[in-house]
Amino acid sequence: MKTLFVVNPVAGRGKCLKIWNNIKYHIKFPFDFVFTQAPGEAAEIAAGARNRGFTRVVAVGGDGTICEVGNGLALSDVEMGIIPAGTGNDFIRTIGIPQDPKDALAVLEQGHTQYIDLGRHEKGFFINVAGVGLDAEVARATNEDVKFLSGTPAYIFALITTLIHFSPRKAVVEVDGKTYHRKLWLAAVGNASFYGGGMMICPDALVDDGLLEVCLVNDMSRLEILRFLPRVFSGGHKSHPAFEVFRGKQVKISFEIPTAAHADGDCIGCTPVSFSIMPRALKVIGNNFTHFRG
Ligand SMILES: Nc1ncnc2c1ncn2[C@@H]1O[C@H](COP(=O)(O)OP(=O)(O)OP(=O)(O)O)[C@@H](O)[C@H]1O
Repeated sequence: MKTLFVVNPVAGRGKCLKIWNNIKYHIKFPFDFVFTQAPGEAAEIAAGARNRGFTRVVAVGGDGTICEVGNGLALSDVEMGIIPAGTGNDFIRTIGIPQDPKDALAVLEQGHTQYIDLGRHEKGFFINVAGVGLDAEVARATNEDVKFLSGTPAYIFALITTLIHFSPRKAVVEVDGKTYHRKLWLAAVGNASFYGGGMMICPDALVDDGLLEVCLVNDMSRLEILRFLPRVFSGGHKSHPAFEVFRGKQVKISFEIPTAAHADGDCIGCTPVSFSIMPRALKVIGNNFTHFRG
């Protein structure tokens, strides 16, 4: 097996480089490695690795790096491994990879591989969750407007400022041809369950069921939203009356005014947007794929 590690030195706010410099001495099989130099490059490197005869590409970084490597390997037989070294590290929660990098390295040797689904949007694939509305506006604000803060404070600042000007909007959500008219804070479309550093927004999404889980957060007061959000970490929001779930293969979402959309936390433009599922699109090394809830 020929293995390439793709290391994003800036992931985890630079923590990734320290993790790599430590972990590389514990790797007991032959490998090559490469550092990414710019956003988006991990996808090109992973795609190139396919042509250079690598049979395994390991993403060393966070969910952004994993998503890029996944895009580069999609629809091939090259396996993707993961050493978590990002900020949120959400995807590994779904496939049972431990947060500790040395334990994750052991999974590369002892875990098993499985084909998983990928979500698809107009510009590529997503591995975790895409969506429209409040969460996408918060992601956009965090990336573009809140440059003077980083980490959780940046996210909280962006959330509070977004909550001031964002309000629930009339939306039309179409799932496999059935149309739902709603007034929404957000619509999340999950291939997997987690985003935002452990928020289980799509609690019952499974990465190998050939379906997207569409979770709608319907109109409620701002105060109730602030009460609702912490419950998303435990999945306790499932029973909230404003929370609604559908499953399907094709999803179209439009809002009455153009509203930001994201895929795996990266902005992908504004509504209207379409998502679909690409079954068994990526071969991944993990521990316990479908039923792990970290
Ligand atoms: N050399 C580089 N310079 C700047 N940005 C880079 C470089 N290499 C990769 N990137 C970008 O860094 C971004 C962040 O990486 P990643 O998502 O892996 O880490 P994170 O944000 O800390 O973790 P998480 O997404 O799990 O919270 C990615 O969107 C990627 O495109």
